[in-house]
Amino acid sequence: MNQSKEQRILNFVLQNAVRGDPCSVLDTIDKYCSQKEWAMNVGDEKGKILDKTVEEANPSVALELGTYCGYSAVRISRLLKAGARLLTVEFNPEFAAIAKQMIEFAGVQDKVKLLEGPSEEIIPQLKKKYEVDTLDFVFLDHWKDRYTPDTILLQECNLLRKGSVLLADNVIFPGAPDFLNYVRKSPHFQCTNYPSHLEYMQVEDAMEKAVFLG
Ligand SMILES: Oc1cc(-c2ccc(F)cc2)cc2cncnc12
Ligand SMILES: [Mg+2]
Repeated sequence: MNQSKEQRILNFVLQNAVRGDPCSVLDTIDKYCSQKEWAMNVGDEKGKILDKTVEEANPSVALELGTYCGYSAVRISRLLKAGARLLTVEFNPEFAAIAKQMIEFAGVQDKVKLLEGPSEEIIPQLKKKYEVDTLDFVFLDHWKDRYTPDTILLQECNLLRKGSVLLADNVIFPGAPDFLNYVRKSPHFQCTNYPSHLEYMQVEDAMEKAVFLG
């Protein structure tokens, strides 16, 4: 059976990266996806914006929506303090299986919990089933039409606290206009835009940070 692109990316990492070294896994994925096959990892340019936002938030509990191959789960979890954890949600079972192996190879599996299923089902389970009180950091990188409903759902489930940081990928390309409208018009969020480029391409993109004000 033909291998998937995601399997080819994982194989390239298993053969070329250093086991237990998250930076080497990130660099190897970026090398493959910039030289051989484009893939929707956040990439190194937007990844540096993600790094700075995570370091500033210094989260104890972080949530990622949209795991894909695990690139940003590795990127985020490598920066987490001892005892902190990342919950990452992926609805595509093939992607989840790849990401699980990627996370384990990078050696960050003790910091990351991979949850398979639709975000709208998992978010309401976070408090009781996954023992979350509130989220310190949320990375939105799944389907753009889910950004707004999931942001509303996070609030309805009392998962945000004053100062919770949301960071959204792709607000320019493919674009999340309704999300930008929602958070920028809401009195409950303080927004900042970070212009950048689509991963591995010379196409304009941006990330949006939205800090919950309570
Ligand atoms: O970063 C991303 C990029 C693209 C994408 C797709 C097609 C295209 F032509 C350009 C960009 C899709 C995404 C879906 N989910 C999360 N992140 C994504
Ligand atoms: Mg993205």
